[in-house]
Parts: sequence; C-alpha cells; structure tokens
Amino acid sequence: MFKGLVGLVTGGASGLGRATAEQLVKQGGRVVICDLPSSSGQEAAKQLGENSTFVPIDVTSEKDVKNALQRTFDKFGRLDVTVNCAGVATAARVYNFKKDQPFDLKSFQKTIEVNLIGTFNVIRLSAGLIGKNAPDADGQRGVIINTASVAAFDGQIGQAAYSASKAGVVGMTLPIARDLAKQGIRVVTIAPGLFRTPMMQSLPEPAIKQLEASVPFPSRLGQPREFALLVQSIIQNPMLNGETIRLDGSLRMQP
Ligand SMILES: NC(=O)C1=CN([C@@H]2O[C@H](COP(=O)(O)OP(=O)(O)OC[C@H]3O[C@@H](n4cnc5c(N)ncnc54)[C@H](O)[C@@H]3O)[C@@H](O)[C@H]2O)C=CC1
Ligand SMILES: C[C@]12CC(=O)[C@H]3[C@@H](CCC4=CC(=O)CC[C@@]43C)[C@@H]1CC[C@@H]2C(=O)C=O
Repeated sequence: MFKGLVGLVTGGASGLGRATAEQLVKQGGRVVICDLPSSSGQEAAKQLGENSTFVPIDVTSEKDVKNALQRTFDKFGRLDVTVNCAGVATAARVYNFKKDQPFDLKSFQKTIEVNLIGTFNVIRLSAGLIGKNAPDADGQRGVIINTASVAAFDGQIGQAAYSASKAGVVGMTLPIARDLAKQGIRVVTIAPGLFRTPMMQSLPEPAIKQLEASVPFPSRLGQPREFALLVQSIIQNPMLNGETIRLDGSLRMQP
C-alpha cells in the first residue's frame, strides 16, 4: 500500500511513534525513526529491518533535525510523511499551597520547548524536504501529522503546561496547513485520548483502571496500533487537511 513511501517519525522509539513506524513498514514503506540518543530507537529500527534506520535527535535542536533530514535523503532519497510523536508529560498545579511553591518555571518551559517548539522545529524543516517532491496527480507532495492530546481541550488539574503545549499544536495546525497548501503539503493533527504506552505506564494500575472506566466506549485504553491506523488513514485520504482529529472513544476528561 505504501510502496516507495518514506516516513520520518519522531518519538519513534516508543509507544505511539513506534507503532506508527511499524505500521508504515508493514504497509511497504520505509521509515526513519528519530528519538533521543538514550532511547531504544536503535533496537526499534533493527527490529524493522533494512527498511528502517534510527537517527538520534532532540526535536528541539535545529542541528539534529537538519542532520536527520539529510540522513533521510542520503538513505532513502526523499521524504513523503513526517509524523511528530515526540513528547513529554509533566504534572504540577500552578501553585502548591501546601509547600507554598509556585509551578517550576523551568518545567513549564521544557514542556513547551519539547511538545510545541520541538514539533514546530520538525515541521518547518521537514517541509523543505517534502516540498522537493514532484507533485502527484492531485498536486500533493506529502503530509505532516502531529500529535496533540485531548488535554488540549479538556486539560485536567496539574496539566497547565502540558495542555498549553498541546493546545499550541492544535492552534498551529490550520495556519501551517494554509502556509503549505500551495506546495501541496497537508498538515493534520491527532488528539489522542488515553493510550497504553510507556508514558501512561508510569501511572499505577488502579489509576489506569479508573481512567479506563472514564472512557465511554470502548471502555479501555487505546492500543498504539489504533493510533497508527489513523495515521495510515490520514496519509491515504487527500481531503484531510488543516484539522485536528480526536481519537478518544468519546472521552471527555474530568477536572
Ligand atoms: N499515551 C497517551 O495516552 C497519550 C499520548 N499523547 C502524546 O503522544 C505522543 C507520544 O506519546 P507516547 O507514545 O504515549 O509516549 P512515550 O513516552 O512512549 O514516547 C514518547 C517518545 O518521545 C521521545 N522524546 C521525548 N522528548 C524528546 C525530544 N526532546 N526529542 C526527541 N524525542 C523525544 C521519548 O524518548 C519517547 O521515545 C506524545 O506527544 C504524547 O504527549 C497524547 C495523548 C495521550
Ligand atoms: C499526558 C497524560 C495525562 C497526564 O498528565 C499523565 C500522563 C501519564 C503520566 C502522568 C503521571 C502522573 O502522575 C501525572 C499525570 C501524567 C503526567 C498521561 C498520559 C496520556 C495523558 C494525555 O495526554 C491525555 O490526553
């Protein structure tokens, strides 16, 4: 289905990104897994075989992302799809009255830096390489897919930084899609609800059970593969552009 397609997946060593990389290769594509040097990206790429390679990057670094794009071009000769999955989750109230302590500003900045600025950094640099593709019969050169969160809309207690970072991703989706429309590059964002990944696994199982019960249907955590299936649909459907799609089993998170 994706024969000849080349994808770059940030956060591709783990969770939603890893499932996406697996799905792209399963469908006949080739994929560059980008993740932190400390991640298990090398192992993930090895598992996927010759149609995959790992490039260690920090998404907030211009130098790292430029290098990853150069490596993509050198190895596979093009880039069709960028999927931004790299992200971090932080949790703290804006003011801790028990400790008489405000939210740590560095932690707020780091969350915005990785989730919002890192995503933008990868988008802006990927657009240059995708834009070099010859347009298909429909005028399309490629697709950029981002990962926000339902926390962009229903942020919970303790999620000021995380929600702000993800709302930023939602907010820039339409203007970037408009910026890149003339080049035939689509931009779509997925806002996942609750998915069973290492990020989620840091929560104790009883808390996970409680979260699962809050999802109307299906009343469980999403599987990373279900995220990857939406990535696949977005790639396949040329009318999807400039939109954020919730993937959440109709979950609306409580305060
Ligand atoms: N798991 C869930 O329920 C949900 C996850 N999300 C979002 O989905 C995305 C993927 O999350 P998961 O797969 O669950 O988490 P995960 O923790 O399994 O994967 C995130 C990956 O991002 C990488 N990463 C972190 N900072 C990075 C940086 N500066 N540069 C490069 N790579 C970096 C990590 O090394 C890790 O491999 C994140 O953006 C997260 O905020 C959104 C809603 C729900
Ligand atoms: C990010 C998300 C919501 C959260 O804030 C939690 C996170 C899993 C790890 C966490 C442990 C904690 O003790 C505090 C909360 C949190 C940071 C959750 C994974 C997916 C959630 C999300 O994005 C929902 O949309």
